[in-house]
Amino acid sequence: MDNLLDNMRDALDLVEYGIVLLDEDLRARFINRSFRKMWALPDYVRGETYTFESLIQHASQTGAYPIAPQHLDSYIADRVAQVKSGHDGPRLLSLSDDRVLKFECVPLPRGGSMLTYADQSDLIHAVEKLEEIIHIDDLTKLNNRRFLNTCGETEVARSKRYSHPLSVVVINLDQFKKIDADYGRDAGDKVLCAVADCCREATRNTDVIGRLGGDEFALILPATTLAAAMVVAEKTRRKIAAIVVHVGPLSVKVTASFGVVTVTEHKRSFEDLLQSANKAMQTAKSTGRNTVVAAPQ
Ligand SMILES: Nc1nc2c(ncn2[C@@H]2O[C@H](COP(=O)(O)OP(=O)(O)OP(=O)(O)O)[C@@H](O)[C@H]2O)c(=O)[nH]1
Repeated sequence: MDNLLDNMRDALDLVEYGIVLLDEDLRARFINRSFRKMWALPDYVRGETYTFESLIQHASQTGAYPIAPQHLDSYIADRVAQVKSGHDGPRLLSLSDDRVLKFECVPLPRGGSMLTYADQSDLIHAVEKLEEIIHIDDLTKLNNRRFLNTCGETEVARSKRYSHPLSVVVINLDQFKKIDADYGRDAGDKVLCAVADCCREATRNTDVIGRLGGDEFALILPATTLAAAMVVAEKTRRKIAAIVVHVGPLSVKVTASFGVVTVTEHKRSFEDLLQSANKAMQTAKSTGRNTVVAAPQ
């Protein structure tokens, strides 16, 4: 029997995912090799020395688990309560070094529980990369048109539901074709990246900014009235007009034309908003460029 138990322990040590067996008092009775490696525990540790609580403390002390010290106690209390209740998870634990572990606690029939920690980093990072490819513009690293469309429709629905204002700004660079032609496409790309930075700087975290394509950008501004959106657009216009991109001894400057629109009873979809903002932007082009025009309400 002892031999069998030892064999089982050795077998669990060979398993790729981390395993901890806890008794009813959440004391570790067994900790396998993968867990010790995952959480930088000394290799001689087999269990007994640790409680579930002290394992989390260890992870926090080594910096593996990114919990702010002031939140540690309440975090531990939460996790201990979950594990005590029997089932917990599956939940994803994001570690400081970018690893992502899938954690699960299952109760054991004779009392106590088993915790498993499966390293899902490759899978999660592959999904993140895929999301980036699908949603992020390669050049400027802003959201792309596909993401803007999805997010725009969600924001329109939210604004209708909660009767919150929502505004959209369309930005089109002025005579950008000439910049490409006069200074080369690389210079044009640098200008596009600088414009993206202006959009980032002029907006809040809750705003959604993106590149619609070519030399066209959009800002989705939740909880923002037309008047407030005009202020954001004007701020962005000034920032863009102040861009200077150096190409060898030459300095490249750029301006942009803006169309601003807000949700009304007649503009009920993100597509409607974009169309209306585009019309206003065209008016800005035809009245001299480098200016902000509001769409009629
Ligand atoms: N460098 C660079 N240029 C791009 C990119 N995508 C589109 N363009 C160029 O952007 C230019 C856009 O020009 P147009 O849409 O004709 O407009 P414009 O010259 O800005 O003129 P107005 O809009 O009337 O002021 C085209 O020459 C495209 O080739 C890109 O990713 N990088």
